[in-house]
Amino acid sequence: MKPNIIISKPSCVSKGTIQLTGSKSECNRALVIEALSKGKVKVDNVSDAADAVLLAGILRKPKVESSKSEVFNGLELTTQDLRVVNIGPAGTAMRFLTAYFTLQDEEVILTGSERMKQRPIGVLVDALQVLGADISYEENEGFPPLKIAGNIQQKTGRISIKGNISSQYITALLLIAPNLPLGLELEIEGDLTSRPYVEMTLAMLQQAGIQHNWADNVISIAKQDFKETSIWVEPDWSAASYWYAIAALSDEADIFLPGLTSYSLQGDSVITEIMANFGITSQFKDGGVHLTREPKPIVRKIFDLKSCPDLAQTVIVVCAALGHEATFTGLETLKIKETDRIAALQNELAKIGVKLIEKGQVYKLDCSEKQIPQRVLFNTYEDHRMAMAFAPLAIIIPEVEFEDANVVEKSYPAFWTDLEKVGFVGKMKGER
Ligand SMILES: O=C(O)C1=C[C@@H](OP(=O)(O)O)[C@@H](O)[C@H](O)C1
Ligand SMILES: C=C(OP(=O)(O)O)C(=O)O
Repeated sequence: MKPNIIISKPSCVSKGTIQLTGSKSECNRALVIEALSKGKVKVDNVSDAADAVLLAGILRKPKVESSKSEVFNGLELTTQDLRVVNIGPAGTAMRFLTAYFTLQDEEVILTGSERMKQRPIGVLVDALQVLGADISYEENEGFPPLKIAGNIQQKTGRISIKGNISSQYITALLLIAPNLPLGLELEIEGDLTSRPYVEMTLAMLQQAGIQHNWADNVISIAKQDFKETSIWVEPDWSAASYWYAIAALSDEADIFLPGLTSYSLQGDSVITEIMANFGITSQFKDGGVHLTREPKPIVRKIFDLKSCPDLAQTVIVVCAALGHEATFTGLETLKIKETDRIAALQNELAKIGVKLIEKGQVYKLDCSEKQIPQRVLFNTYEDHRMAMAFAPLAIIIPEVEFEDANVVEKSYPAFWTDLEKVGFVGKMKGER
């Protein structure tokens, strides 16, 4: 029951107002903070992103007994009251909950989708075990599902963790730090990937009254209390990136995204700077951002996306569509996201004759054989961003079909209906 969608765009002018849902990243952090603060901190503007809705359901009703239907993929419950929490494809939530459950007064099995069972979590589990947590692997060493005993007996306040696999491990530890009896001194070894997400975590903890110190590669948070406050979740800048891509591929654009500010906590707001290279102006006024396009030659040839990995598909597809043979760095983490995003990009870009060539840690687009078909089916690999990053191509390809329309729900459920607001036409194709 995964219907496809076919979209087209009869006009190359894109004008309209799009109210984006709340940031998945901010919302997931706010929900964990709300739970750890025992309700002192409240969340305003909870995101519609399916990952955030799922996390809210788990954290806001923590003590529901497990039922047979929650048993996932043949996992047998060993005791009657062992709760099985299935987080589906939500990577951020999986990592945050792994740390969160070490503090709770219950033993759980934390599992997820088939893909989740291939997304590494060993670096975080090792760090939590050094802190004193009792966590074991139910299937494969280093991967979910996990059995987490709760009631951590903290043995040390100082640990170190690799920074180059996923920043989500670091955020998971920082979020529980104020509740750890000995607090936390976290040393980040080597390079830190996705750094703005760590900064977002610290800024949101600060909004909740939690002080930190970040000196060189050590972040310290003492045991401390949350304050009574509410946290406002901003609209999602990663979702905004698809509107920038639409503007960049349109002949004329005038798109208003209410609620977005130039001083966002989200690193993906850097899309304003990236897309300035493609002639998109971002004007912050009327309580949001107005995007307009002026054609201009694209000069920038190298894009480093290490701080904003979720923008990679958007930017690479725009370059491919415009035949701009750019080079990309900082894509190392893309292979362990919702799908192997490098392989998925290579497969789908091949459908318009574009190659994404891997040379060590550098990726280069070859558009020499680019061709625009009359119609194309893009596969989506259970990855919301594959669907949303390729959708703007309907401006230059007469008919574009996407596998599994509902894939966008993970972060942006209204995506297809929002497209209609700027003149796309969408048609669901019968259930398969
Ligand atoms: O902390 C977060 O909210 C996120 C961090 C990033 O992951 P990595 O740190 O694994 O790159 C990003 O890709 C993900 O969508 C959300
Ligand atoms: C990588 C992503 O999400 P997660 O890691 O939370 O599954 C994403 O939204 O692009």
